[in-house]
Amino acid sequence: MTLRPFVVGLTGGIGSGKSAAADLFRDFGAAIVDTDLIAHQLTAPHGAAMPAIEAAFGAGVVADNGALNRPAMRALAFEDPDARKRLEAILHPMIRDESERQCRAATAPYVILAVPLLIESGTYRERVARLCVVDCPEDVQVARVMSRSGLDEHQVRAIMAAQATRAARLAAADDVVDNAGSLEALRVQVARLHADYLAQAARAQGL
Ligand SMILES: CC(C)(COP(=O)(O)OP(=O)(O)OC[C@H]1O[C@@H](n2cnc3c(N)ncnc32)[C@H](O)[C@@H]1O)[C@@H](O)C(=O)NCCC(=O)NCCS
Ligand SMILES: Nc1ncnc2c1ncn2[C@@H]1O[C@H](COP(=O)(O)OP(=O)(O)OP(=O)(O)O)[C@@H](O)[C@H]1O
Repeated sequence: MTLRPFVVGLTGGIGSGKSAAADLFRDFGAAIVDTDLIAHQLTAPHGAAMPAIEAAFGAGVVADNGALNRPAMRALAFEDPDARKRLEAILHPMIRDESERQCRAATAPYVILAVPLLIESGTYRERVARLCVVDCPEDVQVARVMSRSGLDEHQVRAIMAAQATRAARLAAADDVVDNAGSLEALRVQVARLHADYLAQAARAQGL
């Protein structure tokens, strides 16, 4: 019998610090399955999702190298909910399958499954044993994303409007990481959770 890996879902709004937290969990020894990364691979030059995306949205969303034209698709997806739903209908089943495959293949003591839309897309909740939410005030999210990506405040808030509210995420959380402070404060919290998850994974697997 193969043991199912112990999977912890990691979510948070845009710019909350999911990637920063996931990097720390990785440093401590967890396996990371990152659905943002999978989405980028599916839409890389000639990625597996590109034929369906081009058929649905036309050549205007395809860059010269065959990758997704991300600024063009972003403008469509976050100004038009119907376009976003059509994009998600193409990508989400592929992301789900690939993330499931990676979770099963992981050999670390436990897996961190990082999913920006974990609360929003129902099926992930039942795949994770525990739900960890990275949280910070919305103004901090906006400031961090603006300085990371060059998006303006309107663009960042349009993306946030397509996501669950902060209150909904906190209500669904088993564990909350407060990332309003420094990266060192984040590291201390992740270290504590890592010890908890190791113990829970060992218990779940009867070790
Ligand atoms: C619209 C796209 C092309 C914009 O690309 P861009 O390079 O600007 O953003 P990137 O993919 O790096 O995502 C950055 C963040 O935006 C947020 N975000 C992305 N997609 C969505 C969505 N469908 N709904 C709400 N928020 C989203 C997440 O917080 C994510 O971490 C891209 O986000 C995309 O393909 N989205 C659909 C796939 C998806 O739902 N991905 C989320 C991971 S499951
Ligand atoms: N505690 C912190 N202090 C200062 N900067 C931070 C902190 N946490 C994260 N950042 C920075 O804020 C930005 C957003 O963080 P990160 O990319 O980890 O968020 P995310 O939740 O993964 O975002 P996205 O939803 O866009 O993928 C990054 O530039 C990151 O380096």
